[in-house]
Amino acid sequence: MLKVAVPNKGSLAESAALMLAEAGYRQRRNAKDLVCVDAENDVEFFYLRPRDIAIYVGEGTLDVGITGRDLLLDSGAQADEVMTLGFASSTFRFAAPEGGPTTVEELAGRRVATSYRGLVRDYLAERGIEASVVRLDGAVESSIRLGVADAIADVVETGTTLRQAGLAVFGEPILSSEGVLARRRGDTEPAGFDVFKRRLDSVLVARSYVMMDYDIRTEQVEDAVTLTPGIESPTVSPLHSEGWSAVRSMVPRDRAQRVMDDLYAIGARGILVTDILACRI
Ligand SMILES: Nc1ncnc2c1ncn2[C@@H]1O[C@H](COP(=O)(O)OP(=O)(O)OP(=O)(O)O)[C@@H](O)[C@H]1O
Ligand SMILES: O=P(O)(O)OC[C@H]1O[C@H](OP(=O)(O)OP(=O)(O)O)[C@H](O)[C@@H]1O
Ligand SMILES: [Mg+2]
Repeated sequence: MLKVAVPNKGSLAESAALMLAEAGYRQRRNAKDLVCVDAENDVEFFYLRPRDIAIYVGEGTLDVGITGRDLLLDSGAQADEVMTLGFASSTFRFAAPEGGPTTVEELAGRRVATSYRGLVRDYLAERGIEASVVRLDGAVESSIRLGVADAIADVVETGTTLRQAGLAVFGEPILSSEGVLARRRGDTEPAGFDVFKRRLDSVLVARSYVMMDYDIRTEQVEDAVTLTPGIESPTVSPLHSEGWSAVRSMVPRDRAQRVMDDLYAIGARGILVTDILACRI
């Protein structure tokens, strides 16, 4: 049975569970459950703290895990990212109050509070900057006001938390992060991994594409399919009315409205868009 680590709480948990459910896997019914066996699909899910997931995967006690890139790199575990999952996107950045450091170099000799000690140490060491890193569990934004640090390094999504704490980012982003699937470094692929990964890949495709159907005069089909090339090739079939064809093609969801306008402009009619519930590409 493939053993999969899933975040049990925090920003990754809900999106991870939703993605697994969309991929057809059984998920726990109760938020207190620690394990969920999906015997039909030969997969066992272990609900763990997001920060611990890379450790289990790196040690090889679990086959794969869903975690954040920032957590994975911070852990130093022997595990690698094998695919991005399209949720929990954020950046990891330095921030300070007015009058505080405004460049990474100015961190020399100062205190930097963070929940990601490994990431910050590596980043500073690579640049030869000697600063003391204060490891906190969370609410890192309060650490400066409370006198234990001069700057912070933390996850930034909208920037609201920083603003509310009177802090501003400085320097380049240390990292761009998002939810990822992680696997043990150098290991041979565990049995069932290819099917599991393909199912998650398929969820991403089903979410990011729509199915588009339209009718168009046959002499316009070539122009139309350049607007809707699909992933492999569009399906073109004759309509009952002579001189007309029906075209069916997958279109990126975020371009669908624009493509419909362009198709309409070249004479396409009966343009219909439907969601893709599931797929294998
Ligand atoms: N506001 C946010 N927006 C997007 N991703 C976030 C946000 N906060 C944390 N993350 C991401 O979630 C992962 C951290 O998971 P974790 O559950 O430890 O943190 P959390 O969501 O802050 O939960 P907690 O309530 O325990 O602080 C990291 O990959 C991080 O980049
Ligand atoms: O840029 P924003 O949209 O404001 O999001 C970023 C904030 O979200 C997370 O905090 P969380 O609520 O998880 O609290 P924590 O600091 O205790 O982890 C993260 O640690 C930042 O503080
Ligand atoms: Mg947090």
